[in-house]
Amino acid sequence: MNKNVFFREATLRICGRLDLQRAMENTLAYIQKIIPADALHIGLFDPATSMGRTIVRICPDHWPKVAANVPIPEAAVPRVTEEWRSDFSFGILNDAREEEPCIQELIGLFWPEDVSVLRTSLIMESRMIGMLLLAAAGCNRYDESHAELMGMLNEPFSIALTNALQYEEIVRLKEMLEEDNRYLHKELRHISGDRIIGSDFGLREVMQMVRQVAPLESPVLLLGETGTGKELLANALHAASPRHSGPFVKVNCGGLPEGLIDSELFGHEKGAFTGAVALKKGRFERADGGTLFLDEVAELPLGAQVRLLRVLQSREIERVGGTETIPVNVRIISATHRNLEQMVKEGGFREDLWFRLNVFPIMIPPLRQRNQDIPALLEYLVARKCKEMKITRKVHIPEGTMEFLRQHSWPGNIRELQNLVERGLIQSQARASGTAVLVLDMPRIPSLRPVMKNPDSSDEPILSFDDAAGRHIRRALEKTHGKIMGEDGAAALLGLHPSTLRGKMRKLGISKKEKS
Ligand SMILES: Nc1ncnc2c1ncn2[C@@H]1O[C@H](COP(=O)(O)OP(=O)(O)OP(=O)(O)O)[C@@H](O)[C@H]1O
Repeated sequence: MNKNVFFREATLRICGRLDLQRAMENTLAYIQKIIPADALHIGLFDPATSMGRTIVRICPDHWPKVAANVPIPEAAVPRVTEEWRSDFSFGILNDAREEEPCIQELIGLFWPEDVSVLRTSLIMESRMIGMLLLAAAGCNRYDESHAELMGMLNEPFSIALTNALQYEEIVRLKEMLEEDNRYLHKELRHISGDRIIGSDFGLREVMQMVRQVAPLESPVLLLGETGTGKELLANALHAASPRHSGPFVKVNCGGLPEGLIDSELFGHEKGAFTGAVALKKGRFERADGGTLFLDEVAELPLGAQVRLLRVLQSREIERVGGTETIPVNVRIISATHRNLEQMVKEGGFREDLWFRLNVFPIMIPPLRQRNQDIPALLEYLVARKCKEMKITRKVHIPEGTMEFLRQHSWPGNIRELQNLVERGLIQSQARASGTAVLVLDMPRIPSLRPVMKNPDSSDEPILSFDDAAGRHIRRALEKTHGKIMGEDGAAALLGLHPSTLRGKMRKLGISKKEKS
C-alpha cells in the first residue's frame, strides 16, 4: 500500500463534504479497505461536566446506540480526563478484559464485547479538539502500523472537525440572533406604539370579540382579506391575554417549503437529515408558555395538516429524528384570507383541523366596508411613516383627497393605504424641497384609481339586518358630522324622522359620540 495514495485518497474524503457525517461515512468506507474498521466515532469530552459528546458515530446497527450526550461513569472520569488533557497521540485497546472494571464499563457503553479500538487525539494549534476512535469486531485487531497510518490523517480530521464545530456554532448564533431580532422587533413595535385604529368605529365589533376571547385559552381564527390587520390583532390578542409575558411566535405557513415544515414547526434533532448539524427547537417549543400564530394556515399541505392536528390534540411534539415526546403549552391563533369552509368542502383543508382552529372565528371587515376609519387611519399612518422617514415638516392633506380615498375599493386594505402614504410622502418630498409644509396629494399617484365597489360581490360576508342598518346609520352620521336634525342632518339623509332615527340608534347601541 502506497502511503501517499492512502493520504491523498483519505484526505479527499475527509474534507470532501461540508456535512461531517456524510464525509465520515465516505472516509470509513475507504479506510476499512486498508485498516480494520467496522465503526468510526468522533467525540468530545467536557471535564467540567464529565460528559462525553458524540459528534459523529457510524457503526453496525446491532452495536450499542450512543446518545448525543453521554455521562461518563464516575470511576472512569479521572482516567478519561487525564487522557483528554495529556495530548497523547494514540492508544490501542486490543482486549477490553485486560482493562480495569471502570474502563470496561465505559467501553461497554460504546462498543460490543470482543472489540478492538484505536484512539487518535485530534489536535489543532496544540489544542485537543476531539477524539477519533476506530473500532473493529474481535480482539487484537490493531498494531502500531495502523496507528501510524491514522496519525498521518490527524491534520485533515482536525480541520474537518474544526470546520464542522464552527459551522454548528454559526447556526446556533444565527438562531439566537433571529430570536433576539424578533424579540427586539416586538419591543420596538411596543415602543413605537402599534395602535389599532378604528376600535371604536369600523372595528368595534371585532374589538369586542377580541376582548371577550383574549383572557381565555380558546383557539382563535382570524379571517379577513390581506392587509386587514390579522397579524396586528393576533398581537393584540396575545398582549391582552394572561400569556402576555410569554413568547409570541409567528409561523408563516405559506412561506415554508414543504420539506421544511415539520422541522420548522416541531424542530429537529442533530443529524436528523443532511444539514441538520445542530439540534433545533421548532416554533411550537419556542412558543411554550405563550402564543403561536399560524399565519396563512390554509396554505399548509394536507400531510402537514394531519401532523399539526395530532400535536394540537396531544399537546406534545416530537422533533424530527427524535424519539422523545415533549409537552408544549401554547395557545393557537391562526389566520387566513381564504374561505376555509369552502376549502373544507372542496377537500383542500381537513375538516377535523378546521373544527379545532375555528373555535372562535373573528371576521375582520375589509377597509372598503369601514371607510369611516380612513381619516383616522390616514392621520395615524402619515404620522407613523413621517417618524420612520424622519420627516419633521407638517403634512397637509388637501381637500378632496379624503373623498377620493373613500371611493377606492382597497383590495390591499390597510397595507395598501400604508404603502400609498409612503409613496405619497416620497413624491411630495421630491416636489416640495425647501417648503415648510409638505402637501400629500395622493390622487396624483397614478396607481390609485377609484374602483367601483360591487356590493353583491360573493366574497362579501352577509351582515345581519341590524348590523347592516347600524353600519348604514354610522355612515350617515359620519357624513353629517354627527348632526341628526335639519336638512343636512343624518335623519334627512336616511329619509327618516329624527325621533325614529334616535330610536333606532338607541336600539342598535349607536351613541352620538360616533360622529367623526
Ligand atoms: N386597524 C389598524 N390600525 C392601524 N394599523 C393597522 C390596522 N390594521 C392594519 N394595520 C397596519 O397595516 C399593516 C398590515 O396589517 P397586518 O400585517 O396585520 O395585516 P394581515 O391581515 O395580517 O395581512 P396578510 O394577510 O397580508 O398577512 C400593518 O403595518 C399594520 O400595522
